[in-house]
Amino acid sequence: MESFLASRSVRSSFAAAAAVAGSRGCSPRPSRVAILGGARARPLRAGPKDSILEVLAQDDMLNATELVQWENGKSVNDIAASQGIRIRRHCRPTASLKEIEEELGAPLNILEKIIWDKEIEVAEGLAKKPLKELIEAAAKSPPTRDFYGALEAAYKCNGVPALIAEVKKASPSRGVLRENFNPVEIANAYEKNGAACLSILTDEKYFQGSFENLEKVRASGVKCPLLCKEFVIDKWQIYNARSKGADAILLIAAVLTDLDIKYFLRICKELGMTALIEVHDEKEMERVLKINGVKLIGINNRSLETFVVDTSNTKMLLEKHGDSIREKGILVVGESGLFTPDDVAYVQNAGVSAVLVGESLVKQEDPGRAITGLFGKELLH
Ligand SMILES: O=P(O)(O)OC[C@@H](O)[C@@H](O)c1c[nH]c2ccccc12
Repeated sequence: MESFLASRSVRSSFAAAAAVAGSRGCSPRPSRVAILGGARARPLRAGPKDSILEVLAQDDMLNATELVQWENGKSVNDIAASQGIRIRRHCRPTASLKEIEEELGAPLNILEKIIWDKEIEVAEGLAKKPLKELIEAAAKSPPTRDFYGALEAAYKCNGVPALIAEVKKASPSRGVLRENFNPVEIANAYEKNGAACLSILTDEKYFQGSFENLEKVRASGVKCPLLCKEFVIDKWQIYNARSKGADAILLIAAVLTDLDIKYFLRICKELGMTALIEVHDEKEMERVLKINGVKLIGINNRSLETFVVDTSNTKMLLEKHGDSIREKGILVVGESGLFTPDDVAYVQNAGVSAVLVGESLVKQEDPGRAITGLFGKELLH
């Protein structure tokens, strides 16, 4: 049985408060009574305005065993590690990098570095825009478009994997991919040339993306459903993405505990958003397949820890788990490192129904025409 303390959503939601209160720990602990009380007092569905405790309390995964474990006093990073998660959190959004490194050492890899920065960014975002404001803004934004449905329909229509085309200016592994970068022009070209959905990178520091790009693309009249490509560690980011027009959000299993994924899936459901759950290895795939409500899994061929790209990763994971994926009706997206019709055919034969492609499209003079080159044929809507 997994531990309730595994919840970094709890951790992340309380981290800012803990930091403000001067706590150095990663595990601020709301009282057990509060949670049980919430569970008893409100057995019905939580609305978007319910508090984190009330929402969590209604999760059917919460039971006495989990609470007991929660009170064991294990650190959240220990719990994450017990699920095979290597990325640690510093949980000190107001500390300096020096102080953080004194405590934890330098980040172990680029993904951990990104997440450490993200913890600070989210705390700053929260201070500027309280969650309540974002929940209200999200409720007012135009309804979501069906990301999953668009992929399914495009796959049926074209007989090749549906395309999620990525609006990506740069990456830590490849540097700047396109100097003259106009996100709206690229998005329109992708849509005109048969992309089923678009992925908009919003991380500024490492990918030179922005939420402004997401908003601009949404406002430009593009009809494709939009994925907000972020490093999500806190629900605040999901409401933020929705308020800026996202229809789907990426959840990376390498940085989120099982309970985080469950909780975030629940928020997505309430907001009408699709969650694309990204896995890279066997352990992550096993964890994600045990979670109810997962409909869309992305297999990243690129390790976010080492940047090594290997398309046989998709094949290997689907050989092992394809049957259970099909049984559950989960749609699989092949992600990263796809450049030629052969690459696309390779992951299609492995069992994917969609592909997520950035570099090979965005690097070409005409990213729209590049789609035909990538698939070896024109895509229709
Ligand atoms: O540019 P590529 O190799 O076609 O990859 C696109 C996409 O898969 C990649 O950008 C990506 C996949 N998962 C991520 C998580 C965070 C940032 C970026 C990514």
